[in-house]
Amino acid sequence: MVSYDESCSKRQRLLVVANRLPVSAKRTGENSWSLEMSPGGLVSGLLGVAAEFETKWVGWPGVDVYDVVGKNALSKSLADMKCIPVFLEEVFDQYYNGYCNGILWPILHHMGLPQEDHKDTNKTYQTQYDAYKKANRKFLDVIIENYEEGDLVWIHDYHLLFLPQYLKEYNNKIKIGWFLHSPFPSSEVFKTLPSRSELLRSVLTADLLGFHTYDFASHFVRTCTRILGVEGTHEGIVDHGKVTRVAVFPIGIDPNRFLKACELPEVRQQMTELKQRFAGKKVILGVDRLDMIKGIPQKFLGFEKFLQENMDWRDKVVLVQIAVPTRNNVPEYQKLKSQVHGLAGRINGRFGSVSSLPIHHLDCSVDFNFLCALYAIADVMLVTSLRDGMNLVSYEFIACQEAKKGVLVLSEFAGAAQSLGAGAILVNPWDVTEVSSAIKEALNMSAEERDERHRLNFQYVKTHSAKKWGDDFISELHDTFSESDMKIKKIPLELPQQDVIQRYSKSNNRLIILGFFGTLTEPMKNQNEELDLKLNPELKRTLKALCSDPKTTVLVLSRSGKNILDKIFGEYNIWLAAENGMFLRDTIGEWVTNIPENMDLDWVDGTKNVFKYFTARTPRSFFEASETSLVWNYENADVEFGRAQARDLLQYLWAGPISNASVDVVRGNHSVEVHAVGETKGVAVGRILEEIVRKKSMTTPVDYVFCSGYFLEKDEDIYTFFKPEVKKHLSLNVLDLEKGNYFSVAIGQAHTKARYVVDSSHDVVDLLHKLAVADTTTATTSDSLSETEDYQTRNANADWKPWINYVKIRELAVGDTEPVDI
Ligand SMILES: O=P(O)(O)OC[C@H]1O[C@H](O[C@H]2O[C@H](CO)[C@@H](O)[C@H](O)[C@H]2O)[C@H](O)[C@@H](O)[C@@H]1O
Ligand SMILES: O=c1ccn([C@@H]2O[C@H](COP(=O)(O)OP(=O)(O)O)[C@@H](O)[C@H]2O)c(=O)[nH]1
Repeated sequence: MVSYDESCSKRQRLLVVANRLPVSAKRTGENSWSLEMSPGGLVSGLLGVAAEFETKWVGWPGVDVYDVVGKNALSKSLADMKCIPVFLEEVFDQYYNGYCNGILWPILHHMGLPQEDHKDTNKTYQTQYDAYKKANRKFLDVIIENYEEGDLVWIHDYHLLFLPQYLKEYNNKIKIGWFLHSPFPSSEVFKTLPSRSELLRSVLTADLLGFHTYDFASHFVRTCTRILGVEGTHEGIVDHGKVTRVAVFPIGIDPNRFLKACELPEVRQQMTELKQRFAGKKVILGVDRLDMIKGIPQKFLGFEKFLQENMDWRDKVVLVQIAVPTRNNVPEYQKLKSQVHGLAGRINGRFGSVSSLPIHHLDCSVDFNFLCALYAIADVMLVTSLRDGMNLVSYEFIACQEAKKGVLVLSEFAGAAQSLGAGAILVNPWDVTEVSSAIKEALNMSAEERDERHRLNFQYVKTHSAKKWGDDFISELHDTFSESDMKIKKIPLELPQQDVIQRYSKSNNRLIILGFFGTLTEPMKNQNEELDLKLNPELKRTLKALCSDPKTTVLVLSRSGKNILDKIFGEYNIWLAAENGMFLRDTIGEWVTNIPENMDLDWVDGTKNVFKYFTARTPRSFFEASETSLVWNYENADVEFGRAQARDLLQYLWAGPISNASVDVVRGNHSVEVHAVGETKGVAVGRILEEIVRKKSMTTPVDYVFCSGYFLEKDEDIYTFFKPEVKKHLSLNVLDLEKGNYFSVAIGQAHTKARYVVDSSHDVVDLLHKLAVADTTTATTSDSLSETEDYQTRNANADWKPWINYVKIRELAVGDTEPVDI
């Protein structure tokens, strides 16, 4: 393996990984192969990627090879082209023809999932999915063999959705970019895919994700937010603090390659021949892989209508359609071929004559020079894709039209419509009449208008080259990686479970502070009423054990009201702080009230009505009401609808019940809370602590604190309260956490003041189990005994006041609220 320093002095290495290598192999002997360029826009685009990288290609060589002699010989030939083959062997059919092009491709292009073939039990969704994963692993193996530290890995397309995850599992430091050449569908369509979540999660492990257009990128982000529940931001996707950058990089071509080709004598000769061949006729050109997405039948129908309605054009126009064979072993493609042949035959039969046929349909690929000649002599280029990632054929046509300035008729559903829309005539390919009219408009367009349209498009094609696309992507990948490096450092640490448990065992006076909602509650499925809130059943015995341990005090500090906490924790020997500390009790005592006299609660009824109104209109949302606060929660509702409703709800509140009230409004991730201006958890906890110490007549300071919850941002001051370096306004020295026995643990928060983060409440529940059974015999007591004496002496004359007397009422100006994010 080459060291990083060594590799820095060289050109940046780039591993381009795509299903298809830029060259496809044909066997010419036992150990000899011929190589020719692979068809398709992905290859064309990548050929133009900057030469400043030391690029190696990893991909399938276009053939199945099983014998070692053949594999070695091919690998050698490919090495000269900087290509490294991935031999897919037995998985190829179910991977490529099956999962990639029979399942993913139609989904990505809004064509829906095909029915499973129930007769063929050897080829099911599952078998194809398994083959897909195996194929991705084969790519992984080849990359591992060739990876050098510092390499950038740029993965391409829907064939390799698992590769980012596999690679990161192998080495989390590998810099990975992934680019999708096809469109990304609406979330409603993607949702139908059985393995949708796994696939999305894998792609999100990459550092940078690229799409051709803003539409595709936003479909992707939306799909992730809806299916995975992650957060979509202007940067991309944020999940547990990990940011996966999502950005738009429209691909281009290498325009000079086409400009130069058009000057070649061979191409000029071909142009002359073609002009003679079609003398007296306008040429409409179509160049597409014979793929359903390209809308060839729709193109033929539009052309048929044009001929039908424009008799005078019938023998003056010809449609030359190059239908490049593709994915021949996928049943849908076979059907398409006969459909297209049928249509071409019908139209030629209707409008042709002995000497002329309106459609010249070729089922073959053509060589590059001939393709350029065709592009150059065409009067109109007709692209009717039903959906297309970009469609580079449109770009190539423009590059070859410097002399002729022909017209591009372009489907509005091709990515290229976003970039060439100004110069092209855009059509909806499903609308046969519109296609027919566009053909007419293009054929009749004045020279001036053609000139102007061509100028606009040519300018774009020249400046937005494949080189620029590649450079932009790679430079963003560099930036993304260093940014995400910095961000990862800010992410809270993983909870060191063993340390938490060991320190717990060794301490003598522990305090466990827990949030309630989302921390101790049973994960909810169908929550409509606050009354439905239940304690996670897995916690019952654990909590009993913890609460009955004389060395442990458990406090639940919640926004919930007294009734709920009473109902749920009545049977435990536990401390409860309701409404963020407005009320406190231990379960054997009475509630101590802390609502200041003259507190303005006039807003409560009106707010309740607004919450009721929105709850009724937002399926699966609910609200909790207590004496001083109300929370509307939409975490079980459709996320986007919930967010939109939350915005409206806030407008209603500000315009009505809270317009003149002294309240704090807090917008949580999936909730809106309105509560009387009071204290945050961090402020309340000091007083609660003193009250606990007093009531329990503690003789030793609290020497261990574990604090965890799903707290609102404003309440996160509870996490910092216990930090030894934070000055506390306590009248007593009730804490002794100098030895680092303090664990603040946020649940699933990307950005938090807590020192540690866990993924979900399950982790907290799990840890509490472990604390409950922790072996306390290992605790050393001699030190703490002497500390206890000190503590008692220090506090002998302390002025003990009940917690209720410590409450200060925070004064807020009328209408003063927490900043809300809308
Ligand atoms: O490799 P194949 O199965 O033979 O298919 C050829 C390529 O088709 C798709 O191309 C896409 O990429 C183009 C460049 O970004 C874009 O202009 C076009 O709209 C897309 O359809 C496919 O995404 C590639 O992986 C294939 O290699
Ligand atoms: O006989 C042919 C005709 C065209 N092409 C190339 O195939 C690519 C098609 O790319 P596009 O983005 O239009 O669509 P895709 O086929 O990738 O979906 C273009 O670069 C064409 O030059 C080809 O390789 N052989």
